[in-house]
Amino acid sequence: MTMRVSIERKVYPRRGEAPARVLFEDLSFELADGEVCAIVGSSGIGKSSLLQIVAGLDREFEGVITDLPQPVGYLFQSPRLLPWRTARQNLELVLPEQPGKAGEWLAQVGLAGAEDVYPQRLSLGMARRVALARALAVQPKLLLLDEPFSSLDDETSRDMQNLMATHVKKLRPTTLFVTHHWHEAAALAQRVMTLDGSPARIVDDQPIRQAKAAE
Ligand SMILES: Nc1ncnc2c1ncn2[C@@H]1O[C@H](COP(=O)(O)OP(=O)(O)OP(=O)(O)O)[C@@H](O)[C@H]1O
Repeated sequence: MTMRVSIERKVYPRRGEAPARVLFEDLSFELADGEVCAIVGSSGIGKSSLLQIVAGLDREFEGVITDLPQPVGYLFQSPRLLPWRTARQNLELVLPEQPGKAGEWLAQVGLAGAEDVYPQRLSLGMARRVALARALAVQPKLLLLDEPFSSLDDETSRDMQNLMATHVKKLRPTTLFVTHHWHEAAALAQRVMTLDGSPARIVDDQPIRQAKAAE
């Protein structure tokens, strides 16, 4: 099945001193099952806002999304782990029927031994891995990743990219991931869409050959 996103208009209303802003107009695209697509664009253009609309977290827009694959796994820009729960307990929340799998998932993202650590004791890279495991543990048919590799050192970023490529290859979810970097997009995606303009639209949409995720 092909998912269709068709946003006629998305407006952020006036907030205090900040005027209303038409963020998107006539922004449409389709994603085939299992397709891995990157979204690039400058800071503030609306990449995170677009993911939130696709995920159904923001319904205040004119337009329609059809044939959304379910369930959705979402890696937010910040890990958003519950601070009063350990890494394992954070994962157990999405695995209510198979709590024993939490440890397996943590091992799969290289965190064996860190199961009982609380989020404030995890580095950003480790917290992202927990968040990636949480997004994958729901066995998503649609995987949304918001800048999964930003603010990480080169080695940790490479590790995360390999993890993502491995799991996307294994689980084959339809994947939409936001990045600032073309090289990340080109390395991992089969297709790259560029957002630009005000209001923002997709100004470029091109396939990438020899994508790792597609091998
Ligand atoms: N809830 C909101 N209400 C009003 N304006 C918002 C809201 N959320 C985001 N914005 C504004 O909408 C614009 C797009 O934000 P968004 O976070 O989607 O951009 P982005 O491309 O993901 O940016 P970055 O790459 O810096 O993360 C920004 O100008 C932001 O300030």
